[in-house]
Amino acid sequence: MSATAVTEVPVRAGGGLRDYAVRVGTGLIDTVGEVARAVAPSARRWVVIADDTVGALYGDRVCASFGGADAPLLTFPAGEHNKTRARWEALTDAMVARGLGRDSGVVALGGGVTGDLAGFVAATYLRGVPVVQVPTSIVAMVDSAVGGKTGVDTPAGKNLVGAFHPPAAVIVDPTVIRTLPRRQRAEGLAEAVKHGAIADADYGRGIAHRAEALLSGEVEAIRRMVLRSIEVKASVVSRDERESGLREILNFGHTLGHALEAASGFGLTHGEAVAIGMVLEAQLGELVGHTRQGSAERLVEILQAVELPVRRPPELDPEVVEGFLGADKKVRAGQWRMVFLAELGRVHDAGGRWAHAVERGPVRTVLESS
Ligand SMILES: NC(=O)c1ccc[n+]([C@@H]2O[C@H](COP(=O)([O-])OP(=O)(O)OC[C@H]3O[C@@H](n4cnc5c(N)ncnc54)[C@H](O)[C@@H]3O)[C@@H](O)[C@H]2O)c1
Ligand SMILES: O=C(O)C(=O)C[C@@H](O)[C@H](O)[C@H](O)COP(=O)(O)O
Ligand SMILES: [Zn+2]
Repeated sequence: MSATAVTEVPVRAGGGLRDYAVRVGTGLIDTVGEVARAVAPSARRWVVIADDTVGALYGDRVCASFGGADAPLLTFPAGEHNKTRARWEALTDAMVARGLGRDSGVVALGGGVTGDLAGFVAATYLRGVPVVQVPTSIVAMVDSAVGGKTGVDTPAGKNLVGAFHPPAAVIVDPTVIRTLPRRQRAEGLAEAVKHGAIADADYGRGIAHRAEALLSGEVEAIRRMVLRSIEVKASVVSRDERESGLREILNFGHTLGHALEAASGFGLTHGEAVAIGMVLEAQLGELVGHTRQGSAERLVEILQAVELPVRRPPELDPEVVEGFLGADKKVRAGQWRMVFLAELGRVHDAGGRWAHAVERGPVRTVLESS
């Protein structure tokens, strides 16, 4: 398919020195090589990293977009349990074996797992080479491809080893969502609902109104949603790329969400865990007085409309879930901290502080009552 109209969203990175653009348009998957060369001219050799599912679907097209130049496909087995130091080691070893130097670049072609893993490979290979993010899942399009967070999980928790490594460009072709399974479409909508919850209540409610179009992968509905989410995310990361404060709001739902995801052994997808995490954190906010009463119920209505879970699975013991909270990156001096909504569409901000200390008692209460 040939490329149609392209919309560009600018993102500021690293004090404005490495700004980049997110390009959104149908057919852009066939332009990856051309764009990669233009945004990172120092990279003369490229590797395309994908999981085996996405590699089989789109690897040939992306490699071909380099116009016959050597741009091999490196794959790893699909799934969150492969976002590990072991896969990072295998991929960087494969690059060394091919003799790739500092004049090389990485294309991260896939969902959030690939974006995080391949992004971390790029961040660390020979101390850093350019990465172009080509997201193929909704999670990756609305969220993970933008903002430069890369990394891998460890047995102790999510994303515990990583680096900030902003991409040289992000290329979003919404037509690839046609091959994404419905469950993965739904989980991606959780991050879009999060953007509505923290910044734009009408956008959040609109996702519920367009649920069937989004869940069935209608390209124009996906394109519009992806654009609005990227605007929200870009506006936050452009002001606080390294998460010294404001960026913490993008972690709404993730303190408990990441703990649930890890406690489930990744039986819950990231988006499913974040959906439950957002509801629990909204209930907690109501309990401790940061969040307007009824906000959690509004969130439940939206999340259920897009087929997402809203309760802790009973087999996930609250004590086991709490065991992962100590590994959250917002912890300071052993104190759990979370982002709370003031109401749907707005976060609770106490004088420029976005993550707030929370005691163990109320956390246990909401975990047990969900
Ligand atoms: N860095 C960030 O800012 C950030 C933000 C949000 C999420 N994340 C991370 O993203 C990950 C979750 O992302 P995800 O849900 O995309 O996971 P994923 O990459 O595992 O993709 C989910 C599944 O969909 C498949 N898939 C992807 N695109 C496809 C397509 N177009 N057609 C068919 N199948 C396709 C994959 O092979 C995989 O099996 C988590 O590890 C989460 O921590 C990171
Ligand atoms: O971009 C961010 O900042 C986010 O918090 C986005 C989250 O959706 C994403 O899951 C992120 O990977 C979480 O980061 P972490 O710092 O909590 O590991
Ligand atoms: Zn997330």
